[in-house]
Amino acid sequence: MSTTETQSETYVHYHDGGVPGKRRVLVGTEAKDTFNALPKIDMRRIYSDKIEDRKELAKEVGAACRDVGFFYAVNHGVDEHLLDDTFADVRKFFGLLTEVKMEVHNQKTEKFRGYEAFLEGKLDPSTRGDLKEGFLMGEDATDPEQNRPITPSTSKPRNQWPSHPSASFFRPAIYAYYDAMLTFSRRLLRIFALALDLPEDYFDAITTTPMTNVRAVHYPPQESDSDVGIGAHTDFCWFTLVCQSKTAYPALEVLNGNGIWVPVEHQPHTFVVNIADFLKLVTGGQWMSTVHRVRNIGGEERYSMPFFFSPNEEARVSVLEQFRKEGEMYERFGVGEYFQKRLDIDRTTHLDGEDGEGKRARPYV
Ligand SMILES: O=C(O)CCC(=O)C(=O)O
Ligand SMILES: [Fe+2]
Repeated sequence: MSTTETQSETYVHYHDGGVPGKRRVLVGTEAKDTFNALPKIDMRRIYSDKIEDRKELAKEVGAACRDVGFFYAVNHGVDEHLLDDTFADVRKFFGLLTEVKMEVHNQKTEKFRGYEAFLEGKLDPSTRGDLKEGFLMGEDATDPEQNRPITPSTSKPRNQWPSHPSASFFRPAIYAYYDAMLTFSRRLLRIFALALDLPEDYFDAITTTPMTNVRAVHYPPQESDSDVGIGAHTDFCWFTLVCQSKTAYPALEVLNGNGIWVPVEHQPHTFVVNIADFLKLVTGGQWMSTVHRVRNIGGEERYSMPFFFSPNEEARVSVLEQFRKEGEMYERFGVGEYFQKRLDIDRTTHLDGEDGEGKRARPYV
């Protein structure tokens, strides 16, 4: 799966920025200086009222974003009981009857919100599809829980929620998690601003009603080595926070600069934070949007709950001043438009078949 060998070279294949890419596996004297583990960052200082503490945290965060693109956020302050309860409810949701889940099948909405069935996603065309089922929700002014003004551009519902009484627990459970993750993300974004030598509130104005998603995912244990839970990819947003359920064998893997997959062990109640394509873009590539995948080969059911964060849909952004090279022109782009462009790339590249003539597009954040 997703590895090819020529006479003397091995390549790892992935989707980067929505388009296929590959990386040569470098060993021995060819190996570069790269990471072999994810840094662990103690986030307690995010709540400090001393700017020096927050700046010190930002320094560590900035180094991780530059050198790895991934880090563990420990002591993040989000209620651990809430995380446990959400996992329990996510597990319960995926255990519901297929008809109950299929009522909100993601193909019924423009933004592919709702339920994604097994093997419908396919990030690695050499596989039969992603061995996972998922549920995606996100910013939607028509959901009263979000307490947002409805404007003409936001007046159409985006999310879908199951109506069967057996699923009534799910919506409030996901919203409790969504609210907590959104609050934490806003604080984290302020640390990112400091890490980029910007005023702490630099991104506040463009993140008043951010584009966000919670995706709840269930990965059954995979029996075949040629399967994959989610094919190798980079994320398509500003940054992602992942909570993963406990499995003895690590399932999430991150690709280092030598084309070696680095396992991301489960750490109780921590978030795995990763920088995604948009932040790579605005930092002129200084921050890494690192390729990752999931292979659930340890024989246990696995659940994860990524939270994806991007600025307001109507915000316009560009490469930050300090990352610009003299004489180069830098385009400003609309966050929503850029997002849509990525969805469109995915519509043509994440199809059921390598020839791009497949039956089904796979939306991807
Ligand atoms: O399940 C995980 O740990 C990661 C999922 C992921 O990479 C994604 O949904 O983009
Ligand atoms: Fe991802």
